[in-house]
Amino acid sequence: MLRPGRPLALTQGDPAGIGPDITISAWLERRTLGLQPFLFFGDPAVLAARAKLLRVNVPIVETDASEAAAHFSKALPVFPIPVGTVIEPGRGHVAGARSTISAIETAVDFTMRGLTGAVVTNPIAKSVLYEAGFKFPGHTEFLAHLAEKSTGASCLPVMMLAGPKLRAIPVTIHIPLHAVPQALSEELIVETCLITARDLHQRFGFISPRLAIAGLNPHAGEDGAIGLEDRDIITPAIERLRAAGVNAIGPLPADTMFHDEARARYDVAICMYHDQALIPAKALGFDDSVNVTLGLPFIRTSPDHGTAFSLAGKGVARSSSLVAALKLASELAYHSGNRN
Ligand SMILES: NC(=O)C1=CN([C@@H]2O[C@H](COP(=O)(O)OP(=O)(O)OC[C@H]3O[C@@H](n4cnc5c(N)ncnc54)[C@H](O)[C@@H]3O)[C@@H](O)[C@H]2O)C=CC1
Ligand SMILES: NCC(=O)COP(=O)(O)O
Repeated sequence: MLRPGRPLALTQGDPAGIGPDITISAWLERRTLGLQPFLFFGDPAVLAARAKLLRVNVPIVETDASEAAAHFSKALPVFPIPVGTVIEPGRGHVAGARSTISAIETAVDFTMRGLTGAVVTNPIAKSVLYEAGFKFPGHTEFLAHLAEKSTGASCLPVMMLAGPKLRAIPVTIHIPLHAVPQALSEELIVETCLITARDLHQRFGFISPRLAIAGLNPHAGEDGAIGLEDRDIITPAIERLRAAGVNAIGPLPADTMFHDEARARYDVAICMYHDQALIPAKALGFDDSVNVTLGLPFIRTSPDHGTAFSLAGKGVARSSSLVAALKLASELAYHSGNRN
């Protein structure tokens, strides 16, 4: 359903990171970039202090979702969520963690209620949130928890890094490398690929998305001589996916599936662990890739990078990945019939 004037919900992320910097920069470029209006969920005082540090003039208006789009051309609209402590850019503040989490919860709540069209998250410092008792490895898992709370249905979130040259998905996400073989199962691979195929079809418009599935071990296990997971877990999962009509190939040796010619053969690479997916994604498109969560009942995108504490307040953080995340969120919401 199309609803006039619905803004994107943009969360503050860590107030001491580059989230405020790149938000200000995106807002300043809103006209040239043709950005859909967004509503910032965070502390107006943090934004104002960062604008002062960056020596830019940014009018800020405290407002809500219904008025944000009307303000957007003249002021940066903020739904206020006070941090409750003075923020020194570049230094993690555990005292601010509650407000960082609250901004995410509120943005999701607004989007689930149809007040905002999609959630776009600025980066969080995971270690700061862990120190404050946050029980989720990252946004991805927390957003799935919020979705489950809201709908009552279980939710497997799928992380996808999407850039002009590569889409890549890690089947296991934020777990130690030594825990990966134990965590991998035929079921998890099949579920992840089914969600991927469905969302690439329904949200991204692919008729029959081509999935290239990586092996876990060197040379995809070399017929079991260099590890058994490729033969005993990944191959049966691919057979089940093909039987279910999914266009899937693999297991492919991971070292030879990311060069130009290989990438032309698929629409998305399904990888077995975090770095297997994120190293090629960031090597091929650090400045313009977007982190998208598939499998949620709402749209969520994010820049592909982290808090970059050492750049906060310096005027050197590039906003290109956030801009790509805002644009992709608009497109996906539009395709879902879910935008202004
Ligand atoms: N979606 C999220 O919330 C994410 C959060 N993180 C968190 O961010 C924190 C820092 O992580 P790192 O591994 O250091 O990654 P990072 O992405 O913050 O920084 C890596 C390198 O890229 C540079 N960089 C990052 N973004 C940039 C930008 N927009 N413009 C110019 N240069 C940029 C940084 O200065 C640094 O040299 C960690 O706490 C991590 O958990 C990391 C990735 C995603
Ligand atoms: N390395 C990607 C990353 O950490 C993003 O995680 P999330 O916070 O989007 O779950």
